[in-house]
Amino acid sequence: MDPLAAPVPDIEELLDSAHVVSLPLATRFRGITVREAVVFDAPLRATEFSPFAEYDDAEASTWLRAAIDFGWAEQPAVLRGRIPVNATVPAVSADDVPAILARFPGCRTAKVKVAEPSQTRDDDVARVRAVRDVMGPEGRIRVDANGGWNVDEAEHTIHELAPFDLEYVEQPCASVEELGELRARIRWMGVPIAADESVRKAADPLAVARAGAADVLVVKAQPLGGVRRALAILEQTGLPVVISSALDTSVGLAMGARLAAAVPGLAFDCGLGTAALLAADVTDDPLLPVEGAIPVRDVALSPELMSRHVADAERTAWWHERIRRCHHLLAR
Ligand SMILES: O=C(O)CCC(=O)C1=CC=C[C@@H](O)[C@@H]1C(=O)O
Ligand SMILES: [Mg+2]
Repeated sequence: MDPLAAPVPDIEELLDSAHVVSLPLATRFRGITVREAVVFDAPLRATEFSPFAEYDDAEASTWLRAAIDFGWAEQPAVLRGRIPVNATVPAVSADDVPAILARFPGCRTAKVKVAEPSQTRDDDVARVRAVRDVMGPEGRIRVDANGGWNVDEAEHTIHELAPFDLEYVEQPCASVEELGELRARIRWMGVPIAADESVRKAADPLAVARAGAADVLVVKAQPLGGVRRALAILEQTGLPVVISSALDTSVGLAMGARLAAAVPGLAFDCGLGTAALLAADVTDDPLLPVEGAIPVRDVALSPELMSRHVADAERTAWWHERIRRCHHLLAR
């Protein structure tokens, strides 16, 4: 029996407490303009299940485990009440950068998306330059390629971006082997490598650390099965971590903040400011960044907002079926 596995509630209880919402984004992100999510009015606190639509059931069931853990189980003690967060800059044109950054008041760090398939290296350089112009020399800039480069492209592009002073490069290449090779090649540039997909989509989330292929781990609560499981995993690595989200509603962000609050020695600003990229949320009091941080607290669901943004019947049925299948995998 896994001591970190919260008892799985009955499917009826789960579906009775589920609200499927479809939230408009303020700006296109990851190719989507609407974020679908399920929020549950669970016994201990509101919780969220929001794997992206393309994830298969095996992967999504880990996200459901996280939702259940947060809503139905006691959570670890918190070590801090506010979590410093980064601004998240989607792959927008350089002209749009100031308006994006303005949504993240007080954030001293920005994460900039790069390697968007439809764009060029010049687009990336222009976007990062625009971020540096707004943030000034003191700002911290990290970039996230979502595994979009091969080793040569990564080496070349990081070399071009290095003058903008990068805090780290997140998932420059897709595989652990490529990350390891790149890390050896660019060591002289002094730009650290962070692993994201190599943690959250891997069968073994610590394999990338053991391979010596990353300097920093990006850790998300939902894909690792919840706050308590993520904490147990990251206790086994000596690497610094960045707690991030997946464009969650404020409910999922509360889960991420709870994880970040329990991590000893949090060295980096966290990717939990993304409520600022939503044009609507499920609470009247969203976890928006204020003075560069979000608070660690539970979120009260707004029945009015959930009904205003309720997903249509077809999408609701799709999510209910997905929950049933994932529940079946967990209850086995
Ligand atoms: O880390 C952040 O600043 C925000 C979260 C974020 O960038 C992501 C959210 C959701 C899906 C991912 O493609 C993406 C990421 O790769 O980190
Ligand atoms: Mg990432």
